[in-house]
Amino acid sequence: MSDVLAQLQQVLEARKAAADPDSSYVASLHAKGLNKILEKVGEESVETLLAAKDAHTSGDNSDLVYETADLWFHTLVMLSHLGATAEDVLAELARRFDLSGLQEKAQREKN
Ligand SMILES: N=c1c2ncn([C@@H]3O[C@H](COP(=O)(O)OP(=O)(O)OP(=O)(O)O)[C@@H](O)[C@H]3O)c2ncn1[C@@H]1O[C@H](COP(=O)(O)O)[C@@H](O)[C@H]1O
Repeated sequence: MSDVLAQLQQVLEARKAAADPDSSYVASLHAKGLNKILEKVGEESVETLLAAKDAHTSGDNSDLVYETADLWFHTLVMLSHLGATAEDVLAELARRFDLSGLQEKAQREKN
């Protein structure tokens, strides 16, 4: 797993286990619960889509990268809240390395 993701994962798990919601944003999300976390993921998804449209027009990807980081971060908090990890997602992506997206779709449609 990338060092950045591994480090962030560690911090997220520590905050979930022990941090004070008054001093930790991650702990405050866990304290507010799944619906609040999902609301943030939805919000950050929309902000990422809007940033992608702007990037397409302007040719400047800086806001898109910033918003995608917010989206990734909030999806990691969502996974952590439910007991899953970034490592689980990376393992799923790794599993798909030798399978084209079109092959995978054809397999799904056969089943
Ligand atoms: N990567 C992040 C990160 N990215 C975004 N954010 C926060 O996510 C929020 C983004 O949402 P908004 O802009 O919608 O903020 P808002 O309007 O204040 O949010 P709401 O009131 O709507 O909930 C901001 O408060 C950002 O600071 C993050 N907060 C924390 N981290 C990482 O998580 C670690 C632990 O953070 P704490 O739990 O705060 O110590 C940090 O050291 C960082 O590594």
